[in-house]
Amino acid sequence: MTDSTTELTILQPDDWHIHLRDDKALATTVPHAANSFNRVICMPNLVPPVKNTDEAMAYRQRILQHLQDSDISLERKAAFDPRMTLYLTDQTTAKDIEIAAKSGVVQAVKLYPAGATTNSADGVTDINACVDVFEAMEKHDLPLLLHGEVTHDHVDIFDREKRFLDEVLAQIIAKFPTLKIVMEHITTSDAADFVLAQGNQIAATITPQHLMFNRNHLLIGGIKPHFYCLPILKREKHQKVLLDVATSGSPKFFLGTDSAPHATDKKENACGCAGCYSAVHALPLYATAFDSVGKIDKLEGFASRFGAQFYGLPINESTITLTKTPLQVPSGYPYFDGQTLTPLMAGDTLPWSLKI
Ligand SMILES: NC(=O)N[C@@H](CC(=O)O)C(=O)O
Ligand SMILES: [Zn+2]
Ligand SMILES: [Zn+2]
Repeated sequence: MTDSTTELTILQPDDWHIHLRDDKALATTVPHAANSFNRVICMPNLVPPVKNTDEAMAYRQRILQHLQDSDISLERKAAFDPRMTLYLTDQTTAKDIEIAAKSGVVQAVKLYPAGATTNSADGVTDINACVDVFEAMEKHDLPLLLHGEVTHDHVDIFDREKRFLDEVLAQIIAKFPTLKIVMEHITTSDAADFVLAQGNQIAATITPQHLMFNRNHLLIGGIKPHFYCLPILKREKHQKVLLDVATSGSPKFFLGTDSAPHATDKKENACGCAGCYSAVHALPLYATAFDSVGKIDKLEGFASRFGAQFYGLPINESTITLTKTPLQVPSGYPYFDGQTLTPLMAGDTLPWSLKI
C-alpha cells in the first residue's frame, strides 16, 4: 500500500467500547453504530447501571428492538451483535460473575472507580474488596475492563491515568496474573508502555480523539467542549505515542471508540458533560489518523482483528470499504425529545469516507 491509496477494503470492524445509552437515545445511537460495526461492547453506565445478567439481557433486547425499528439495511441488521458488560459495584458477588460468564451475553465486566467519569457514582469504592469477584472472573475467563483513573481530589486530572497504573493496575495484575484486562481509552505514553510491558492478557483500546487530538485542541483559542472527554486529552507527545502503538501492528491495541453521546446543550454548558460522540464517523476518523502517519495498511488489524483475538472470538467475514473521498461531518444529528447530538469534528471535512 502506498500514499496514493484511494480505496481500502478491510474486514468489518468491531467496536470494543461504546456507549449506546438507553430508551429513546437508542433510536439514534444504534443505527449509527450498526452501520459500521458488527460486534459492539456496550458500556453499562446507564442510570441505573447494568449490574447483573438479567439487566444486561433486558438492555440487549431494548437495543435489538431499536435495531429492528431502524431503517438500516437488512444485512447490517443481521450482522449487528451487541455484547454486554456488567457494572462492577461494591455489591457484585462471585455468583453474579459465574452467571454472567455462563450467559453467553455478557462479554466482560467494567470497573469504574467511584466518581471517575459519567455515571460512575455506583462504581467501586475499594478495589481490595473485589478479591472474590476478580477470582471468579479469572476462573470463568471473563475480562475486566477498566476506566483507569484514580479519583482522589488531590491528584491532578492530567496525572490520574498514570497514577492508576502504578497504584491500582500493577497490583491487580500481580494478584490475578491470568485475569484478562483491558485498559480502556488509554491517553498516555505511560499507559502504552505499561501495556506493552505486560503479558498477552493485558491489552488497551484507543479512541479516535486520543489519536487525532491533544489538549491544545481542547483549550487553545477558546474552550472546545466537544473535545472534552475522560480521561482528558493529554500533551502532544502522548498523542504521538498512542498513534505509534495503534499503528504498530501490536495486537495489544485495538479499536474502542468510547463514543459517548451527550445532547449538545449538555456539552455546551457551564458544567459540560464528558464524552465525544464518534460512532457515526469512527472509521473515517481512524482512517484519517492512520493515514496521517502513512500507516493505513495497519488499520485492519487494529479495527477488525486484534480485539476479536483478545476476546477469543472469530474474525468477521464481511468487509467494509473506505474511500479517499472527502466527508463533510454534519453539524449535528437529531436526538430524542427535540435535542441534537454534535459529533466529533462537526462541520469539518475528513479525507476518508465510507463507501456506500
Ligand atoms: N469517556 C467519557 O468522557 N465519557 C463516558 C464515560 C467513560 O467512558 O469514561 C460517558 O459515558 O459519557
Ligand atoms: Zn471511561
Ligand atoms: Zn467510555
